Amino acid sequence: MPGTLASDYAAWSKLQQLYDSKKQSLVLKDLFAADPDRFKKFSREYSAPNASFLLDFSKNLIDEEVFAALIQLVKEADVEGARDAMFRGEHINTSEDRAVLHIALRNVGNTFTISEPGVDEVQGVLEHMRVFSDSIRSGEWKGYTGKSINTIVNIGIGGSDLGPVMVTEALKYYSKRDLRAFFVSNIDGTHIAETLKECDPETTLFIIASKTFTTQETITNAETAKEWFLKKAGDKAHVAKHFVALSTNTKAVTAFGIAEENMFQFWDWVGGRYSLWSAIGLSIALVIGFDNFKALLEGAHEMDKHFTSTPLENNLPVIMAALGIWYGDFYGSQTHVLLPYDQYLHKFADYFQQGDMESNGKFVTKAGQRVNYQTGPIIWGAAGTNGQHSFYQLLHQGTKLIPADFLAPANSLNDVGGDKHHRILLSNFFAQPEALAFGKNEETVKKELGPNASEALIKSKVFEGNRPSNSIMFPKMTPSTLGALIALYEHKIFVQGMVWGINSFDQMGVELGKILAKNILAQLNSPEDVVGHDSSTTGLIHYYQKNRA
Ligand SMILES: O=P(O)(O)OC[C@H]1O[C@H](O)[C@@H](O)[C@@H](O)[C@@H]1O
Repeated sequence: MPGTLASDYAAWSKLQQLYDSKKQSLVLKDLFAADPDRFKKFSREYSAPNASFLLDFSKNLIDEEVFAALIQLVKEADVEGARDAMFRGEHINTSEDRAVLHIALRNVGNTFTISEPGVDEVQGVLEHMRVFSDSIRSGEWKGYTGKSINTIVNIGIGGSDLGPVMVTEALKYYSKRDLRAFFVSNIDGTHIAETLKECDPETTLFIIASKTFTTQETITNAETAKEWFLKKAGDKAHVAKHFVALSTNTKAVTAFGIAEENMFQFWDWVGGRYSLWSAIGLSIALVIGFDNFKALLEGAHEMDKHFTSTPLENNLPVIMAALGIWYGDFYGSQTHVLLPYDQYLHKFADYFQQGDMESNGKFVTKAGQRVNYQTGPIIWGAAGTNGQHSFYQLLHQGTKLIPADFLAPANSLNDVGGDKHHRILLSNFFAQPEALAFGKNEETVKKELGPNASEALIKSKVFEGNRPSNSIMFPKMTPSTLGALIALYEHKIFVQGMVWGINSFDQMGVELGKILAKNILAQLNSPEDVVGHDSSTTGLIHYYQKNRA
């Protein structure tokens, strides 16, 4: 509710009181020993027609009373009211006066009734994407010399890059192998230069992905790509065969030289970090085929139905959000780590860095009050088991409490040596949360090391345990399962944002740096132009000016 700080809710005070009184007794080892039904109580199976998974949240520092208070907090914050408002198309993004309707992009069978301009155009754009992706994939679409397209280059950044990158990696198994896909995002000329070295202008399609079509990185990279293309192709008329745009800004797209019929439209109610379901997903449809893209949307839609119709205590995004609040706001943890034991999900954490941190990295409420509690966590992570050989040391024995989500498929899509690899992978997936939760006490270490071990050595081998995690397991990675998992996290972010009272759907924090960079760009030519900065910034720019070739 605008005007309400999360800390004003009665359930918040109750949680503080529970934390203070129970902190010492919320010990996983004891909680499991005391209750043989703990797993049953604190796990839920999600089962939709096209995707299923298990969420085990029993290894969290909660008991039934804490869990009930967490759910009560979500209730008191009227997250359900906010959720229904979002699904109706109300302008819940108040600072930008916009609806938040990524759910309308995957509203299969029109389950939700939404009246917002543009929503009735969704099907038409999907059909455009289907026809176009089919014609590229079949080889029917020809480049300017009559050859088919065998390379696509998505040029976009932030939400116009991370979703397509993550999903095309996650669903690589389903990809068309003879269509190579590159993603260029960075303004660093190296990114486009190295990509162009891999491309043949006769067989390459450039997809310029930008909601606003004003983003400096994307437009600069797109212009560079166009120049490179025209150097070879000559005639500007050939651009139509090799450049398409994904955007809300028709005027800027046509000014760039891309014809309207080669533009895939979306709408201002699609947030950048929620846009992979929109035309921004064109590269996904090209790589995995439109039917698979549709299955991705369907998987997400089923999760939308779950989110809108399941009681809070069984509502998976709500449960995950509430647990995150417990750690961030009461235990004081600063970060949350995503650990998929699935190589295909190696970009999952990168994707949700934007998804979560750009949504909930905010210190004022919708009503403009400064919060007196923690909001969005720092999201990070890596695919298992690689992380185990790098940062897990800190997870197990460091001084910080880092709640973790472990994710894994029961079956690998790749049969390598029978299921030898997968069994080893999964044994690690099962072992790590167990080690984090239960650790290894001094007594056990002593027994292992024998009577001559030094005190220091013994201490160094102790694992305190009691480090919380969720485990998510699904049968195998499919487009609809991935859709459900992404939507699960999207709604988790929503629930947290609503409890904290912030606007999860604007991104004012990205603006200041952009403005300063524009100003500095105009001053880079000579030292005399460098005015209006602190001595550090001035010194850095002067160093650059002295040292540039
Ligand atoms: O698609 P665009 O308009 O190029 O924006 C790309 C990115 O720009 C900014 O960093 C933010 O607004 C992001 O949310 C957005 O994803």
